[in-house]
Amino acid sequence: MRIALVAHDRKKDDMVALATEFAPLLRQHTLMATGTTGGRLQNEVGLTVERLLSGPLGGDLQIGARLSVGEVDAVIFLRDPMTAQPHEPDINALVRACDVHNVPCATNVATARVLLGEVARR
Ligand SMILES: O=C(CO)COP(=O)(O)O
Repeated sequence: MRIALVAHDRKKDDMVALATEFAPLLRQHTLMATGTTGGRLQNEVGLTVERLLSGPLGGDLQIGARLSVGEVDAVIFLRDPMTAQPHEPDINALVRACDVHNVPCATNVATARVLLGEVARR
């Protein structure tokens, strides 16, 4: 599967912990991530990740565009609901694209675990 991984700054530690836990599974799939998230996943977890632009510079939109043409199968997007983001429209566009195209999108760690559990079953 092609899995996109995105985390806001205050959720990046959670993403690293999640990815570390699921690293053997994630290594079997094609991963992409927004810039800063991807850098941490490469450096701290050792995953091979295609790094797109940072979220505020258009990374969410890149993932949304790929998803819209069938190039992304699942999204783990650990959003920070407590912090205003300058690129809120981009964030909403990505989540909307998931809903438009019926692509699973986990926006918190609990749902990400369910999603990755399902990925592991396939
Ligand atoms: O802002 C983001 C998602 O909206 C994440 O981008 P970075 O991974 O580059 O921090």
